[in-house]
Amino acid sequence: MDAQINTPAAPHAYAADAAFAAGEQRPAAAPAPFIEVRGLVAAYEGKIAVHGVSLSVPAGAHLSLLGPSGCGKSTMLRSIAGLETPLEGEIIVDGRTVFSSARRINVPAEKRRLSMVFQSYAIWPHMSVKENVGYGLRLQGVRGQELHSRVLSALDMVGMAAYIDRPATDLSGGQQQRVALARAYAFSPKAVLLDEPLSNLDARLRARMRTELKDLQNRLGLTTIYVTHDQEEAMAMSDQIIIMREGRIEQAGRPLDIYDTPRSRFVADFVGAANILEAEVTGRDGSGHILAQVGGAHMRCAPRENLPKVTTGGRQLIAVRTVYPQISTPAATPGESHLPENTWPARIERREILGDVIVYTVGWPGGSIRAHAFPSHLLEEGRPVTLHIPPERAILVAADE
Ligand SMILES: Nc1ncnc2c1ncn2[C@@H]1O[C@H](COP(=O)(O)OP(=O)(O)OP(=O)(O)O)[C@@H](O)[C@H]1O
Repeated sequence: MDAQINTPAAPHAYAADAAFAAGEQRPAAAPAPFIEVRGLVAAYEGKIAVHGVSLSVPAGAHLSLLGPSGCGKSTMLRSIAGLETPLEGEIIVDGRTVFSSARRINVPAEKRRLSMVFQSYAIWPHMSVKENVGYGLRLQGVRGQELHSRVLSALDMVGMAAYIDRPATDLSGGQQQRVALARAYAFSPKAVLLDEPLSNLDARLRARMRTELKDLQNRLGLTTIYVTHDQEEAMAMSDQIIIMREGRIEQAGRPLDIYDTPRSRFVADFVGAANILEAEVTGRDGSGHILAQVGGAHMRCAPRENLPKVTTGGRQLIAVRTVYPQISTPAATPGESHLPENTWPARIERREILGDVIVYTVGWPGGSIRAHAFPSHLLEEGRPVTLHIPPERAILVAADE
């Protein structure tokens, strides 16, 4: 019986309007930025941590800064919050310049009307939940009934109103994190800046909290910047992602556009799982497709925007997400001359059953490639199959410097 072993997903068009880091193409009617950062340079003891980064976040949007440890995400966030003083650049919040090196403006953190939530929660153990949530409001002079009702309403938002009089020490990790969020919301901030707020929670709770947090941000319509090194969290939480690397922006865009169209090997590896194929470019066809030789396989790659520079005869990397190679039976016959484009005879070399997904390693004329499949279609190792890689899933990426 013929069978398609894994289902191809529908292609996502590359959206030029997705990216909104400075220098990216922006649609004509882009919403006005609520937070804007221009040319931010920050350093610690003379060592540059952020190299002239610009970004803008429209009102009500959720942006994630994603990248490996030490890439400068927290420094960006802390600079926007006013907890670090950059060397250069401008930061504008809701039309007001809160930092400008050129104009010597540096509005203190507490006057920026931005709330920040930290990984460590910063909950004081000697205080009750009410005192923790109301602490900042008290510093602002809020007292009495107004203090009580603002604390209560913030706790209500995170489902913790019943805990108002509990000592903070009675709370679980997830509850402490909710209290930290309530404290951030109690200020009625213009935007919330979250620095790895869920990383101290176990995996299950983290997944639940990220759904809750996203719902809450949407309900409140708050502009959010979310720092994380967890790609799943960034994809789930945000409508825009900026991937940072060594203090610079590597790529910016909507989560699925970044997933489907990584521009570099770094992004292909950091977000999702990808096969990276080494190829030699052999030319272009009439429709602009790039023709490449991968081992013993001829391959066509669909053209797209922002292609890295390709020259005939040049070496090139091609990223193929592990979810996109299509395996089917019956097997194509080696030497068959009328196979559809990007289709080859192949063989299951290995299978790993991971529960939700099966990862097949498939031998094909181009070498070996990993392909995800549903557990409902088990193929034994050694089984001849047909492999198809849709040209729009063969993404030319820049090599890492
Ligand atoms: N207080 C500090 N003193 C000296 N160097 C620092 C300080 N904070 C950060 N750095 C350095 O600045 C660079 C960027 O750090 P930053 O904390 O912004 O990165 P990050 O991407 O948020 O990393 P992480 O996920 O580990 O927090 C790193 O090289 C880091 O070592």
